[in-house]
Amino acid sequence: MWRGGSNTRTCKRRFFSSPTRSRHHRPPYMLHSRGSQHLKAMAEVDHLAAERATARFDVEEMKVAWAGSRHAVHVADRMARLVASDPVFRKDNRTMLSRKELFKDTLRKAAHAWKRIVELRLTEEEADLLRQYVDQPGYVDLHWGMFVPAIKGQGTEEQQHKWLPLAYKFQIIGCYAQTELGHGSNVQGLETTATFDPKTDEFVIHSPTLTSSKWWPGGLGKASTHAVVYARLITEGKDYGIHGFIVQLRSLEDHSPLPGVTLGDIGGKFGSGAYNSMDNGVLRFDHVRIPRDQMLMRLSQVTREGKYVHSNVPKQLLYGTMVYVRQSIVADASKALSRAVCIAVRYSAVRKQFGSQDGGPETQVLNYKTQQSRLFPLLASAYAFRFVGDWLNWLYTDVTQKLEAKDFSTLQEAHACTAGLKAVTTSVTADAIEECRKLCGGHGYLNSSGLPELFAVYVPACTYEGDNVVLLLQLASGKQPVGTMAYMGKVQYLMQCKSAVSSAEDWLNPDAIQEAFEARALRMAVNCAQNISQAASQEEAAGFYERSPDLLEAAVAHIQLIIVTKFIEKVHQEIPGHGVKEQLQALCNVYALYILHKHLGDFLATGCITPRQGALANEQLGKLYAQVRPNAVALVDAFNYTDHYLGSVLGRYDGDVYPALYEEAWKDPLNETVVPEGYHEYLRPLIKQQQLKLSRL
Ligand SMILES: CCCCCCCCCCCCCCCCCC(=O)SCCNC(=O)CCNC(=O)[C@H](O)C(C)(C)COP(=O)(O)OP(=O)(O)OC[C@H]1O[C@@H](n2cnc3c(N)ncnc32)[C@H](O)[C@@H]1OP(=O)(O)O
Ligand SMILES: Cc1cc2nc3c(=O)[nH]c(=O)nc-3n(C[C@H](O)[C@H](O)[C@H](O)COP(=O)(O)OP(=O)(O)OC[C@H]3O[C@@H](n4cnc5c(N)ncnc54)[C@H](O)[C@@H]3O)c2cc1C
Repeated sequence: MWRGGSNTRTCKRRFFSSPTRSRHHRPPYMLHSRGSQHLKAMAEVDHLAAERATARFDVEEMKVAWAGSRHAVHVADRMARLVASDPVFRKDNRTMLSRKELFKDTLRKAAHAWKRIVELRLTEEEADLLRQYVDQPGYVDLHWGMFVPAIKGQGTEEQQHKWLPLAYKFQIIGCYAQTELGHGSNVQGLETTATFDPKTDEFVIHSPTLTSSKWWPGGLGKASTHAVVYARLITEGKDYGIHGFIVQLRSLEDHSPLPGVTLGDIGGKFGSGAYNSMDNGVLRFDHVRIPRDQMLMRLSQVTREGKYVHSNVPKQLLYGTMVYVRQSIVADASKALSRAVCIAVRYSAVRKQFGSQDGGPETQVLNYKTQQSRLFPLLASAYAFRFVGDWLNWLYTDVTQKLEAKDFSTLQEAHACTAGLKAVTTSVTADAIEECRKLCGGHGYLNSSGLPELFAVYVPACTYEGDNVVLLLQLASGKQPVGTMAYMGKVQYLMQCKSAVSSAEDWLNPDAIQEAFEARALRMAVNCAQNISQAASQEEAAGFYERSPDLLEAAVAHIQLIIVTKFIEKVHQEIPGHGVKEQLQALCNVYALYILHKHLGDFLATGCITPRQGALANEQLGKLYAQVRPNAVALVDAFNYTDHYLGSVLGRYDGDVYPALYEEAWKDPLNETVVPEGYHEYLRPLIKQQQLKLSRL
């Protein structure tokens, strides 16, 4: 083991013999009739069958628990297969396309997806799923995900009536233009102006400085015809702050920018393929005029005379679109995390290293305790995020209904939960995808593993829709103990309670877990409050600024408590299917005890548990990993992902990894010729020069 790296001694050269000439650019064994028969025979074998046989629960019922209902499993299955079987939605060559080719491919896929949606008369639910399985970021994400919701949330009924049908039928394509070159997090600091001109009953949209250029909006660079633009509203000489305006950017005839509009793409982004399919854009206005009724007027209005009138609703509703998108980002976190975990679990069951020096079978890497202790908490987190995402979606729907009835009491709670959960779940998921890459060893670094692209696509989620640190600080500034903060009402008890855990098994009691997490979150919050008041004898804001690193940690503790609580609540529900509830119970315990182990310092420093109780939690965690082990492959099968959606040779359902890896390598454009381009210009002269030098010696 101490030799490190892979086990070279037992590794046998199977397929690799370097071809001297590439015939049809196919792998050498494919050119051989025996080779292709061999491949066919191997493809029929389920290399993971033995793993699937050890599962102690009903996988079909777990699929229902994961998806939320039998109907959801059925619809997702149909849409995933529809996409997987359509050659237009092919994506295995994505990382080899140039930026231009990739963008065109995205336009093609989006148009084809729309065609299929119309032809098949898909419902909204089906259409959303179809787009998800197409699995390529593009302008449609912003059109449906932000442009339409912004008009719905901030437009009057009349405005909705005018604009939404156009957007629903793709007669216009919209994006969400908020962020500027100089300001993203500080929305109140945006510089674009919308000045009302009472003479013409128009707003004049203008970019007064370089830093006021809109910068980042997805879909803006090349595709959108319209945008919801956020700008400072100025009327009667007064600045009324940030408001939303619908602005046409491009001609509906030939797509050219309208007069006064300068726009383009902001350039290549992190990773090959990945988010480069998206045309994030730059936009400047030179005194562009729009009719007054293109200001989104649900929250406030400007009259014909130029009077500013604010409706009797909280101004924070302006941020409603961001709340909506943040809750959907939490749901997406479990999808991205479960994809990475599915790849890593299946591959870890296939991959063997060490364990035999005499030609006998080697050990599946999934059997190494270190592999389990890195991988199973991620598996548990995928399930945890799935359930907290469902709950957040419920909360969002509930708040929306209340807002419609003019009840604004839960708005702050919705903001805090969406901001905090978005921050924690995206940060954990981004790190976890990278961990899954490492868990797959060298092959995880290949594009064909799917993991590099998944990481590159996912990691900006830590920044877009609110930088995670900025969002956690928002949560930390919340004041009232309502909803998920209600446990703070038990302050006297939670400040002095002591954990009763005296054996490893005691940590299986959900009440013991819940109490420890509540006490830790509350004590960290109280400590912060005390430190803030000590740090700032005169002003609270100064203390907040001074202690903000501690506040971040307290905010994370609060969010982890919510995730644990929602998982425990889920497991308390009626869950049908042989062994399903037991598996979820085990995963819930893995999630909670893993967090406890990882943040042991918090639990000890706040005196919520003793060092011995911390050690017992870790002991129990080891036992839980052993319980998860025989079920691991079946637990990722329950995500019900097609090989197309997973997009990974390592995560194939049949586990037939090696022929797939081998075949994939030959598809690389570098292998199109045996002798590479550049050989005659650079390699041959170099070699010849050296040969000449040597011959002179
Ligand atoms: C392998 C292939 C895989 C393929 C996958 C394919 C799928 C890929 C799909 C990709 C799609 C990606 C889409 C990406 C979209 C990104 C779009 C953006 O980023 S858009 C741009 C996103 N940009 C951002 O996210 C910017 C982040 N910045 C902000 O959100 C804000 O400026 C702020 C919150 C930080 C500060 O706010 P500010 O007003 O300056 O200052 P104060 O602090 O003084 O707050 C005042 C009061 O308001 C309250 N309140 C605040 N917010 C909310 C709220 N939402 N609600 C309710 N209330 C809220 C607050 O509590 C306070 O209340 P109180 O105490 O007075 O009672
Ligand atoms: C892929 C991608 C897609 C995007 N799509 C869109 C879109 O469609 N529409 C749109 O309008 N925008 C979009 N954005 C912009 C995005 O919303 C912003 O980048 C995001 O809100 C972060 O703002 P920022 O870039 O100004 O970061 P900054 O605020 O400049 O952050 C820089 C650093 O400063 C720190 N920081 C900032 N403020 C504070 C504070 N108060 N306290 C402590 N630390 C702080 C941050 O933590 C970070 O470390 C997109 C961005 C990306 C990356």
